[in-house]
Amino acid sequence: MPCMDKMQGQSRRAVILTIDDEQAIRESFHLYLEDYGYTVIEAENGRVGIALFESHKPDLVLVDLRMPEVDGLRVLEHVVSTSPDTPIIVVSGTGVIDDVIEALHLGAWDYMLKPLQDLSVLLHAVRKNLDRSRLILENRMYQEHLEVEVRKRTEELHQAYQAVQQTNQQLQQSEKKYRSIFESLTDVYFQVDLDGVIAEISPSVYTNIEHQREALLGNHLWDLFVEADVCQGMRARLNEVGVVTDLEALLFDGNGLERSCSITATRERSSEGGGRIYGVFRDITERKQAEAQIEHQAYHDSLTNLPNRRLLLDRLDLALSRSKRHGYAGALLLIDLDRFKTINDSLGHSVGDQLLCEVALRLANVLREEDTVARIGGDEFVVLLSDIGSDTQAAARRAQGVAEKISYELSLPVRIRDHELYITPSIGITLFPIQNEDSGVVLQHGDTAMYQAKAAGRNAICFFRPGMQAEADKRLDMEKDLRLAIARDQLKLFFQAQIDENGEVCGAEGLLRWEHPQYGLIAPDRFIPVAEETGLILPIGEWVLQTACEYITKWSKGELSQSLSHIAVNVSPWQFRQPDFPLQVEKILARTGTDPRRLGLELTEGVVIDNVADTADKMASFKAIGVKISIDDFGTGYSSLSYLKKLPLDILKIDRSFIEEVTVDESNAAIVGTIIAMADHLGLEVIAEGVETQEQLEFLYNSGCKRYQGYFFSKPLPVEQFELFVSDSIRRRLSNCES
Ligand SMILES: Nc1nc2c(ncn2[C@@H]2O[C@@H]3COP(=O)(O)O[C@H]4[C@@H](O)[C@H](n5cnc6c(=O)[nH]c(N)nc65)O[C@@H]4COP(=O)(O)O[C@H]3[C@H]2O)c(=O)[nH]1
Repeated sequence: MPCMDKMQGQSRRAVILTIDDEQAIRESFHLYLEDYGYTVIEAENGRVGIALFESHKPDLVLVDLRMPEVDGLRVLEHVVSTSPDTPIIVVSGTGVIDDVIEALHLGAWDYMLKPLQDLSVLLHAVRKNLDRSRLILENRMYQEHLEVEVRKRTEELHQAYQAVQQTNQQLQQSEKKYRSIFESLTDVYFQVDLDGVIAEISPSVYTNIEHQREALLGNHLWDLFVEADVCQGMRARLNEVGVVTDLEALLFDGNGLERSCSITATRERSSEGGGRIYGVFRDITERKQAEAQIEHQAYHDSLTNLPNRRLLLDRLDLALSRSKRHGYAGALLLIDLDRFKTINDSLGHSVGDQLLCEVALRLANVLREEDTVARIGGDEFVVLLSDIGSDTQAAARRAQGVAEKISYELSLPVRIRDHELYITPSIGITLFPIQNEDSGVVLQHGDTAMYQAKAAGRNAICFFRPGMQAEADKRLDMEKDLRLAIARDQLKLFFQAQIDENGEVCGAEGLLRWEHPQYGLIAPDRFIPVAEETGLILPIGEWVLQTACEYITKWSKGELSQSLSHIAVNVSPWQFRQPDFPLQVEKILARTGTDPRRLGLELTEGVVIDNVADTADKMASFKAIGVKISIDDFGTGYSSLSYLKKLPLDILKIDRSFIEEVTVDESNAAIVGTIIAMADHLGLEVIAEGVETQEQLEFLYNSGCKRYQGYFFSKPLPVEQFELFVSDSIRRRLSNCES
């Protein structure tokens, strides 16, 4: 950079080029200026002067105007054109003043007239012009520096401007984004001042609690709270700790209804003492309802909506501790519906369900509000009576009264669809507190008493006695033992003869017995219900069929063949309802080589009318192979004539209960007469069951019943005795024939 060279030149000795054709002048200038610290180079004419100017780049040029070859004006033109910042002083004689003027026009910085009387004039001119040159240089440098600075600043400003523009744009975008987030929030964002005045609230407040945002702005957030204490609590907490998290509160919705909301809020204090509260809330009404429903379902029976076992035990715990504390007595009533299973099995589950709902309704109507009625199993209801007296006697009387009322209400007929149903309850009652028993024990006592009521012949009310528990335990033991009965060969099939109108054995019914090693011979009425409850009836039923078929095959070959042409066995509803039951029977027949025409199956009325189509199909497949079907206990169930006509039946067995009274009760006699006539009309055989007396037999005989079974002829007998009984009767017949 020329400027910088020149500036640096100032700190070194300045170089002065003196161009003059007069040697004396050159030398005088040289000597004089060197004394003042300048370096002087000399040129004797303009040509040499230009060359030296080019080679040495002097800081100042002193040039004579009149010189041979190349004069001072040419030197001046060269210097001005190539280095306009180099000061050039023309030194001229007084006679060439016009040249001096021209030189100044061409760019000379100064002039001096020769002869110089005082060389200090020279020194002054040199210093002055060098200073000027330096100032010009400095000024230019300063200008240049200024321009650089301005350019730099301009650039910086430009960049700053662009940055601001960009920030503005980002701000706008972020504001837009914030707006759209704010407007599409599912939760409700709110901002209120410390008094609760709403400064901002998101539009989602409408979808959440049906308030218009605009209508809320400026109003108090606190006015939305349903519970003043919850609102106070939240404000106090915000004051104390500055935050509340997931606070559940009820808020009024736009229609004045209550909605459950979860609120999270923060209080922010400003330095000036003010502040704001901001936060979000969410409508959790549906979640709360779902939770309440789940909670309800966990504690209630889904069919009747009554409390379930869990809730009952909770309430019982509460009643127990209250009664222990205050000395009140309470009672627990366990209610089981007699013959409910028959109704359910025969008329279908939907009728069964409706019946249970009706029972629930009737129970609720009988009781006080503070009593609890619960359903704890299929047809098992429990009533909890708390605080019913301060002494056991009074409590027992109250409980008995309630039980009787329940018994009465439940035994009134129930009409469901086309059916008029009659049910009776077996009720077990236990009082509490007896000792320090817990709810589980109280329930168990009630259960035991209820089983006792059932055992007492159903439709009974029975109080718990301590000794009962042992009996209940025995029943449990029986269940355990029954599982092993087949494997341990404890099941036996007894046979009871069936007699024809000539008094001859014409068949038999196989009846199950259980030879228990501890309890002796157990009758089927005691263990068949247990087998049905536990599902053991299926393997047991199969065993009965298999065993009966084995005997049929055996007897079909010997002397008993004619007398025992038909052996019937009982079939449980559970067995019969298995889809492959006919196949199972066929397999057993094949396995044992039994003639199907010798086998009879006894079904209860319930089985027959439950799912008539399926029953008819199964019966038809039995009929096709010759197996006979009889309806057992006929007259006790819900059979109707129309069903009977549709089904391929063979035999009706009149229930023992009718036969029992047939000679003393006219209505029973009429029923038996009707059944016999009806069977005759339908082309069905009839057998009377439970014939015990000569009178009964005569009545039946005279009414047209041609087959009988009962103690009058023989009890059910073990196989050996039964075979002897039949052989004897054959022998007797033969001897009668002979005589
Ligand atoms: N008081 C009296 N009773 C008489 C007289 N004649 C017969 N009985 C009894 O009446 C019942 C007739 O059998 P059910 O009605 O099929 O009633 C049977 C039947 O429903 C069921 N059962 C018996 N064996 C089986 C079986 O192998 N499978 C199934 N599923 N149930 C069976 O147990 C019930 C009771 O059987 P059991 O105790 O053997 O009782 C038998 C029999 O001993 C009489 O003159 N007077």
